[in-house]
Amino acid sequence: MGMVMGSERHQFELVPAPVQQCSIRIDKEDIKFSAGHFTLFADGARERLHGHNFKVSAVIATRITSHGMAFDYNIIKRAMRSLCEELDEYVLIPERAEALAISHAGRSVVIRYGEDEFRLPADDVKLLPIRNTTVEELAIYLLGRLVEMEAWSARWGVSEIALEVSSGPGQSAQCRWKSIGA
Ligand SMILES: Nc1nc2c(c(=O)[nH]1)N=C([C@H](O)[C@H](O)COP(=O)(O)OP(=O)(O)OP(=O)(O)O)CN2
Repeated sequence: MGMVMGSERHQFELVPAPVQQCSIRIDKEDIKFSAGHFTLFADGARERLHGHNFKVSAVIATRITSHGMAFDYNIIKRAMRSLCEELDEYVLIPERAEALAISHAGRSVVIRYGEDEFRLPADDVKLLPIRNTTVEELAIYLLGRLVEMEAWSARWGVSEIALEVSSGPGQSAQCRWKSIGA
């Protein structure tokens, strides 16, 4: 029975259309990774090497099935946690940063930026296909990896995924993937 509205003579029932579209939001404190990085600025300045607890969250636009449920969101939680685990406790180096010269020497990675040189154990470094270790580039990278992991639109009618990376409370970047098919 929908909500009855209107005057005595013109009563009508506001029957909610069957809701088909909904968004699943995953924003959990433990979906995060601790990593070292430095940001390269357009004026040539570079931050000192430091670290953050980067937090990752996502909003997935999808459809509700006749079963009264979208896809099992544990699937996306597992995928997000797995991606965070890959980056946890590494120094994240942007392989596509034109201003960085990256080479390998024995068991070390050597990163040169102008006169500066970092020589780090290779086991402590994660070279990422990004242009700068910023929340923006990390969000784009992680979203791309997440989309590769599942055939979201084909399997569950997911129409959009917005993924957000935060480097601390109140500062983050969000990027979006839209499915062509769904
Ligand atoms: N557009 C962006 N700008 C900046 C980024 C970024 O990723 N995208 N990152 C940085 C630095 O990495 C900097 O470390 C950001 O962290 P910071 O502001 O120091 O973080 P705090 O949590 O310490 O914030 P406070 O405001 O200092 O408390 C800079 N710019």
